[in-house]
Amino acid sequence: MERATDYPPSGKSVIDLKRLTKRYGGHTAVNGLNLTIERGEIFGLLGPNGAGKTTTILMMLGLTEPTDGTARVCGLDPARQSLEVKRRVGYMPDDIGFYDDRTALDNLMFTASLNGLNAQEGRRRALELLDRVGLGEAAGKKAGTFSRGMRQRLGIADVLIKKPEVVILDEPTLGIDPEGVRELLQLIREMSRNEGLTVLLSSHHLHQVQQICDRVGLFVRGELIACGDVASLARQLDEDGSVTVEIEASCWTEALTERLKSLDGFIGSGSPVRLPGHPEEASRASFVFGSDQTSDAAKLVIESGARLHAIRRKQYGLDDIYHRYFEGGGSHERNNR
Ligand SMILES: Nc1ncnc2c1ncn2[C@@H]1O[C@H](COP(=O)(O)OP(=O)(O)OP(=O)(O)O)[C@@H](O)[C@H]1O
Repeated sequence: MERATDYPPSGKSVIDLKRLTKRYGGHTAVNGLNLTIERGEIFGLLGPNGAGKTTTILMMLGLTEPTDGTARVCGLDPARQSLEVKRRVGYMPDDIGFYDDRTALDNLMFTASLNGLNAQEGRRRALELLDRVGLGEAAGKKAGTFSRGMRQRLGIADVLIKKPEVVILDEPTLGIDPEGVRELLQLIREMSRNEGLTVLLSSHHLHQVQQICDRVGLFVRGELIACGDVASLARQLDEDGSVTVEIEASCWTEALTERLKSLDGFIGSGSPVRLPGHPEEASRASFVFGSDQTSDAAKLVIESGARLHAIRRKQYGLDDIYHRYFEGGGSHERNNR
């Protein structure tokens, strides 16, 4: 799977959040968030519903005031300079609205006029952007007839009209089919790379956004519990030094499972699961050890008379990260995975 790693780190932060906190009455929606995003970076703010992503975005835009801490966006304080921030930041909310009875071109020209472009310049830029987002042919069609995917493309053109430095997209892929998601994300990436745009996008789809994000932050219950590229998140999972060995074998016996459990440093295991359609009725099971026991485990399997089909030291992937941090609610339970 393609993942972006080539954003030019400038060492210049465009978004800088320090101990940013938002409380609604007794409920803390965002709790002491520290986050720096560099110019040109594509950052994915990931978390389940209600994690506090939208609240964080609203504070960055000056649309709601922090209870505590500070936000700096393009060097500005959104709480006090919200107009200036809005001039430099394009924001696409998750429920983006258009004038449905007006054409795509009219909608964009209207946004252009709100941003101070004259009619001629607005029309030129709107047509150029419609082409860029793949809606050139649909410029004269009413926005109300657009599919969800087309509306999101129109939304991206809409936020780019004012040539922002930063683009914030709240759940841009919501309700779009997989092919549409792929195209939309590719478009966001191209826009960022071609124009040096800084992009922050929120999502609860780790799989989707990792395709284009330089870094992701995992946000759970108002707190950033992990941050980095996918490889470094996986390393954070591995930080206790344990190693998961995955074994596929036929003629698996209870005695073999017990012998594997008696290897040095055994921490936990899952029960063998039959692999559907395997010609030799093989099963797969994972064993977690305090150090790498792959070769000793292979030896044991062969000695036991089972037929070994595959054995590997498991690399953590997105599913593991997602499961650990999201479904496990940040739990660090290791057994029975
Ligand atoms: N105006 C408000 N008044 C009271 N509570 C609020 C308000 N806005 C948000 N919350 C609460 O703050 C928490 C974070 O909400 P937020 O919308 O920021 O989460 P989110 O991660 O964006 O989730 P979603 O993907 O569902 O939008 C939730 O528990 C929500 O109910």
